[in-house]
Amino acid sequence: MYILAPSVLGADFTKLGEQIKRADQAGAEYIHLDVMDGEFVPSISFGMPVIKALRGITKKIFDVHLMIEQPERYIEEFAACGADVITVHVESCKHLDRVIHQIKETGAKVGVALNPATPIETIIHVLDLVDMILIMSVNPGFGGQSYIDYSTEKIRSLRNLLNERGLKTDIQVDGGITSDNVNVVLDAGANIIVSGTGVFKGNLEENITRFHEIFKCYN
Ligand SMILES: O=C(CO)[C@@H](O)[C@H](O)COP(=O)(O)O
Repeated sequence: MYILAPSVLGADFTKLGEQIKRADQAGAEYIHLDVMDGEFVPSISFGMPVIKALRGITKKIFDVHLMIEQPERYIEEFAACGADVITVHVESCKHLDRVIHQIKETGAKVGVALNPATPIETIIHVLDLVDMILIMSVNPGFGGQSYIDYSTEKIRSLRNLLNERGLKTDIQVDGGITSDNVNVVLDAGANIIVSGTGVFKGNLEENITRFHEIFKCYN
């Protein structure tokens, strides 16, 4: 199944609720919420109160990407705010296996993210414990960056590895993706596409429709 996850970092924050409602009505399957702490990544975005407030305006899947140090401090709180998927970075977890189980305990789905330069070998032992692997195709911290080309090979290798193990785990890709280059990551084996600029810049409804038209060729 192919899924579009608009990253609200690309939205106009003065109209955040309205833009999320529009993304919902235009058919986006997930809403991708980037939480940044100014430590793990250079920027600071938003946290629990904002997610909790937004939870009231849409029933779409809240896909919460924690770009924070020691995410184990906040897993239960993000789940209580309405996160349906909680993704932590392999680079920010000293005890990744423990954090994966901590997320499972809350009932949320588990995502594990890799920065561009982090090899997929770092997660081979936990592949069958997670619901989703997020391949970052930009250095995390900011929207509007360019897709890093070597991410494609990483996605392809990961999909091959999952296939070899008989796993249908979701591969999410995030950073520098628009409807102009999404084919590259879909061809490589990704099935959940995060896009900020590619959804919120220009006509939101038209952008979402364009992604879904492309997805139809893969379904
Ligand atoms: O997590 C991040 C950046 O750290 C992403 O979710 C970006 O927000 C995606 O934005 P675009 O590259 O699509 O503009």
